[in-house]
Amino acid sequence: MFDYDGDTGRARAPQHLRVRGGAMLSGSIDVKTSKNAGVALLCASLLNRGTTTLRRVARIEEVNRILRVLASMGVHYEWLGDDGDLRLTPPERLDLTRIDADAARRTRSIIMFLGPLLHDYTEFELPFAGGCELGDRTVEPHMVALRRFGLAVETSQGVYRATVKDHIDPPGAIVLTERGDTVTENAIMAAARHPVPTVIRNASCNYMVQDLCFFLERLGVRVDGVGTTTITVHGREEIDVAVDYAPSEDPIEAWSLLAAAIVTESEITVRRVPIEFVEIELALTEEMGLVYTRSGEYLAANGRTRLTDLTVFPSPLRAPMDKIHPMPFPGLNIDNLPFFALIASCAEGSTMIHDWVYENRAIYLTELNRLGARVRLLDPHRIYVDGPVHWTGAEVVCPPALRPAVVLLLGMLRARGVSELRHINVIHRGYEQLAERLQRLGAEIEPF
Ligand SMILES: CC(=O)N[C@H]1[C@@H](OP(=O)(O)OP(=O)(O)OC[C@H]2O[C@@H](n3ccc(=O)[nH]c3=O)[C@H](O)[C@@H]2O)O[C@H](CO)[C@@H](O)[C@@H]1O
Ligand SMILES: C=C(OP(=O)(O)O)C(=O)O
Repeated sequence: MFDYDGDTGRARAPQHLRVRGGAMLSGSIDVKTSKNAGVALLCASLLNRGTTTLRRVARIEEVNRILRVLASMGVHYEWLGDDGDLRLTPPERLDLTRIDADAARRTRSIIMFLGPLLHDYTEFELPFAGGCELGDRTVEPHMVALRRFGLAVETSQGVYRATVKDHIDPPGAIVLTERGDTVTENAIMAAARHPVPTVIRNASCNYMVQDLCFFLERLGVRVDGVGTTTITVHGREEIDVAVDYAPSEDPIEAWSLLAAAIVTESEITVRRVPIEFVEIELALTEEMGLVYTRSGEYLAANGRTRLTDLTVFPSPLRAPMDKIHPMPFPGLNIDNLPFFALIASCAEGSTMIHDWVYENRAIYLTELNRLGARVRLLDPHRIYVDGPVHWTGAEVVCPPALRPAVVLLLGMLRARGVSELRHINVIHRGYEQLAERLQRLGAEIEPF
C-alpha cells in the first residue's frame, strides 16, 4: 500500500512504527485544526475569485490530495511559513480537463467540488469519490440536493459526468434526505452564489459545517441558523474577496489524544479542545469513571468556536449501562466511536458499541484482539467489548481506515513489550505528525 507525497506527488514508501508499550505520558499537547473543515474550506475556496488565505491548516495527506487536485485544475497554492498558513489563488478559469484523477480518487471530499463548480461550468467531469474503506457511502443525497440547482450527473467509467442547466427556478427550501456533513456543505456551497436565499432543512450542524458557514460570512454570504438543522443561505452571485480565515480545532484529534491518556492511564492536558463537539463523549466517559478538570473557555482563532483545556487523570473505569452509539451532532461523533472500543477495553465489564453508520468500520476494531483485547463482533454493526484487558505487544498491519488504525496505535502504547504497526500511511490522511507528538508526551515510538 503506497501513499503519495503531497508536495512532490511521488509515491512514498510504506512506513511502520515500532512501539514499546507501557510508558506513561505526561505534559500537554495542542489540538490541531480539523481535517474535515480543512478540506471543506479548500473546496469552498473555489467559490471565491479573490485570494483565500487559510490559517494553521493541518499538514495532512487529505489536505495534500485536495491541493493536488486544485493545482491540477490551475489553482496556485503556497504554504506561507511553517505553521500551516496556506494561500490559494484561483486562475481566471479552471482547467477541468486535466484533473489529477489519482489524487481525487483517494479522497471522498472531491464530491464537495460539485457545489462550487456548478456556478461557472455547464459541463465537467470529476473522478469518483474514494477514501477509507468503510463500506459503501452513498452520494445520492448530494445528487438530490444539487439537482435543485440544475445539476444532473451521470456516472460511467469511474467518473461523474456533470451537466448544469442554464436556468432554474429558485430552489427555495431544500430538505436533505440525510443529515450528512458533506452533503450539507455541498448544498450550502451551491446556495452560496445563488441570487435568491435558500433554506436547507435537516442540515448537519456539525463542526465542519459551522466552520464553512463562518468562512462564507467572511466572503459576504449571510448564513442564518448556523448551529441548527435549518440553515438559510443568502447567496451572492459574484464573490471576489481577499479572505483570511482560521478553521477551528479538530474534535476527533482531541478525542484521540484524550483516549491516549485514558488507555495509558496517564495524566495529560489536551489544550484547545473544541468542547461543544466532544461534550457527549466526555459526559459518557465521566459516567464510566473518568476524572478530569477543565479550564475556562476561550475562543478559537475563528472567533466563534469555544475551546477549553482538559486535564485527564488515571481513573478506574466501568462499562456503561447502555450501548454506545453515534448520532449526528449534537450526538456522539461517529468518528469518535472507534476510540470507545479502546476505552471500553480499559473498563470493568461488557460494553456494547453500535456503529449503525458505516458498514465496515466496526469489523476493523476486532484487530485490537491481536493486542489482547476481547472484542466480539455480533454483526457488521455491533461489537461487545469486555474489559479490563492485559494488553500485550503484537505486529499488526493498519486496516485501510483512519480511526481504527489510530485506535491500534494507541492500544500499542499500553501493550506490554514491543509492537509493530505496519503501513501507517493511512494515519497521515488525518493526523499531522501524530507519532512525533505522542513521543513528545513520553511515548516510546520509533518509525522504521
Ligand atoms: C470530509 C468529512 O467531513 N467527512 C466526514 C463526513 O463524511 P460524509 O459527510 O461524506 O459522510 P457520509 O455522507 O458518507 O455519511 C456517512 C454514513 O452515514 C450515513 N448517514 C448519514 C447521515 C444520515 O442522516 N443518515 C445516514 O444514514 C450515510 O449513508 C453514510 O453511510 O461525515 C462522516 C459522518 O459524520 C464522517 O465520518 C466523516 O469524517
Ligand atoms: C471517515 C472519515 O473521513 P472521510 O469522510 O474523509 O473518509 C474519518 O475522518 O474518519
